[in-house]
Amino acid sequence: MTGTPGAAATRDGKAPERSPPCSPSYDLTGKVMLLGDSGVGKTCFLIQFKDGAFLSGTFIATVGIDFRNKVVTVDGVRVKLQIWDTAGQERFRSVTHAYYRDAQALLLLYDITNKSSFDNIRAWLTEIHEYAQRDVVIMLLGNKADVSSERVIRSEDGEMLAREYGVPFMETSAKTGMNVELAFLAIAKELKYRAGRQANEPSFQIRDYVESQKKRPGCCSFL
Ligand SMILES: Nc1nc2c(ncn2[C@@H]2O[C@H](COP(=O)(O)OP(=O)(O)OP(=O)(O)O)[C@@H](O)[C@H]2O)c(=O)[nH]1
Repeated sequence: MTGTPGAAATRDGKAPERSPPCSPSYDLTGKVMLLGDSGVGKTCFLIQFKDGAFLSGTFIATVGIDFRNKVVTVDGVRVKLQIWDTAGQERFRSVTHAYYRDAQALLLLYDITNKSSFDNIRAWLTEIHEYAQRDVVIMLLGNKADVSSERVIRSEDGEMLAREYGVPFMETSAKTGMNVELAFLAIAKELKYRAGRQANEPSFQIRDYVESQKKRPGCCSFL
């Protein structure tokens, strides 16, 4: 038998149609890390974004680090987000430090019903400045905004802290989905803007974008 493998003609003598070469299903990639104390809701936040589901019930702390990919489209550009869910427990801290270096964005969560998780945000920011890239995008998120009856951190306190550090801020709920997708879309938009900044492209301000788009607890059907 002669011929080139894969080059056989069909029964009508025409050459078979070739599959188009594999093209990636995205235009840009970005590495995002979820950070914050144990129990603030990082894993639930990621699952809500990835699968649109909320895992309630027994809390199983993350061991080490894990990641999921999700492609989002912003302004016609497909951005593949590689999202790393880190363990909040102190004993895993040295493991997660190694992953900061090439992260482009960090979502830093506290729990609005847990004061120490908010008080620890300054320590997290110190750690971030030590281990992450200088131009890393940071967003502060006050999670569990659905549990208003147990709230101990006011929204204004989160806003003030975020302003002090010059980072965007919003309250979120991994349970209802409030502002979860927005957090990732804002990051994707910022990464897209940074990657393809053209001379005539209007500038993108992530803080303004978040302020204009975010839902506030109690304002809508999320809660
Ligand atoms: N009501 C409410 N509960 C939440 C929310 N997010 C997470 N939880 C609950 O909080 C607990 C901890 O959530 P996780 O997502 O596992 O927390 P984590 O930050 O990943 O914790 P570590 O893996 O130890 O770092 C679980 O019992 C969740 O069901 C939320 O937005 N609202």
